[in-house]
Amino acid sequence: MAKQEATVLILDDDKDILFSMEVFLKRHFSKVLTTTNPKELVTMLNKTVLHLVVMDMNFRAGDQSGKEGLYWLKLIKERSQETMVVLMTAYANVDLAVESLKKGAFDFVLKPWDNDKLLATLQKGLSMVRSNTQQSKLQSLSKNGLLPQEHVLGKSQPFKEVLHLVEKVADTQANVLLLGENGTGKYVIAKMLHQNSARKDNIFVHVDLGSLNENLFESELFGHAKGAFTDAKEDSLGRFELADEGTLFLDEIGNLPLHLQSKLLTVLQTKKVVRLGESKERTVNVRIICATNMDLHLMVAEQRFRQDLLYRINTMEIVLPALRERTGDVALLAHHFLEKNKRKYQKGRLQFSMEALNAMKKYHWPGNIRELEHIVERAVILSEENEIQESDLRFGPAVTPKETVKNLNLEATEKHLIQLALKKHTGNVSKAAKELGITRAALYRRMEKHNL
Ligand SMILES: Nc1ncnc2c1ncn2[C@@H]1O[C@H](COP(=O)(O)OP(=O)(O)OP(=O)(O)O)[C@@H](O)[C@H]1O
Repeated sequence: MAKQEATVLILDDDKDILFSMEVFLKRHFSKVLTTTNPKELVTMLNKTVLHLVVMDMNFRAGDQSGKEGLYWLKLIKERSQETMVVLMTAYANVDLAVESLKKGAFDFVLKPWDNDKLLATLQKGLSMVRSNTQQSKLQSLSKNGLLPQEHVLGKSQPFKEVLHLVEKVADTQANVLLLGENGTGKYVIAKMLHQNSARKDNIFVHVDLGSLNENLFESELFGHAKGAFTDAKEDSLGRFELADEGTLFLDEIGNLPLHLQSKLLTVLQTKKVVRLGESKERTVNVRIICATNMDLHLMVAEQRFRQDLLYRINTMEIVLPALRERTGDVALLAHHFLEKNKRKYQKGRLQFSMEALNAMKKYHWPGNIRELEHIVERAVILSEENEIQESDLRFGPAVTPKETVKNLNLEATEKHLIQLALKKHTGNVSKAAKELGITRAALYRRMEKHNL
């Protein structure tokens, strides 16, 4: 039978017991550690991820109260909630068993132990470790709000070239860098790469580095131990561990501060992460896809982005064309969003007028496909006839950066400034947000508020 990937620690003051249990467990688990000294627990827990601990309840000669075992059990659970502890005692006593279970022991075995029973208990413990990890992953995912699978549409030549590259690189381990303006479909293509890879049945984790508070970057990516900082109430796995065996999509990678760029580089090189507030390494097997609308090569030249990191993440670069460079796809995409919204708003017979379609083909789409999606949705809501007219399409106003503010109403001024910033940066939300001195998320909220 293949060994199970797990680290088991046996803790007993009797060396003979350690020896015979070690020989037996080594046949079933990938790593078995032993010690007679419970004080070594602290160092071991700091250095290694212990999945299972099999531990005696009494260490001092003559003391059969089990108190010491309970003390060390408490210490293990405080430092490593994920570890399953199985206690052993020759003085089976129901009260003690119940107490240790209440204090967090996974189970209890009697000495002399029966090998089959011990193995069955440890295997149950290990599946508990795994299902707890899975549970944390699911909780993180629901917090993260993963989007459902998207339809990827496009027949134009520039988009066909993208699809060709996706097909070539999807089922490889190559790290991919997706470049393109906001709303060009970088997320959609990242998902497509994952779904066409051997990792497709495993997890796809999206981290938007653009919307993360700088103080949270590290704990979000690499996880933290309980007490690592004021709000760290319990151990938490980071996005790297969450994405183990799957794909990690690092969106807006250009926003990663320099000191974390080096940490990320180390993780990519060693394939090991260390949670904040801990010193033990955890091995991860993750495929990385990054995306940005920034010019990373320019950032390297300006020493704002590490060249070695760029070379790690851009084994393959795919540039997503702006919508104005693939006008051949505008009608296709517009019809797709029309169908979707007709169902949503129960406007079954709605169609585009010829003028509306032509206007959409001519427009320069600074916000790309996302803007098209919003404009069509708004038109569906606004239209009163069975045809969407050009006037139902609320394109961004043709403002120029030189325009002066004539209206001093605060709301109107805010809207106007946002329009100016977006126009100046041809719809690039990150740059506009930077110029306005607010975060990208804050800008999106305001754009929503002003229907932009
Ligand atoms: N090829 C496509 N076919 C259909 N819909 C698409 C396509 N590409 C993108 N979209 C839609 O356009 C919107 C924007 O796409 P996406 O979020 O992938 O862009 P992005 O480049 O990651 O944006 P940002 O840089 O702002 O995060 C999404 O609602 C997505 O569903």
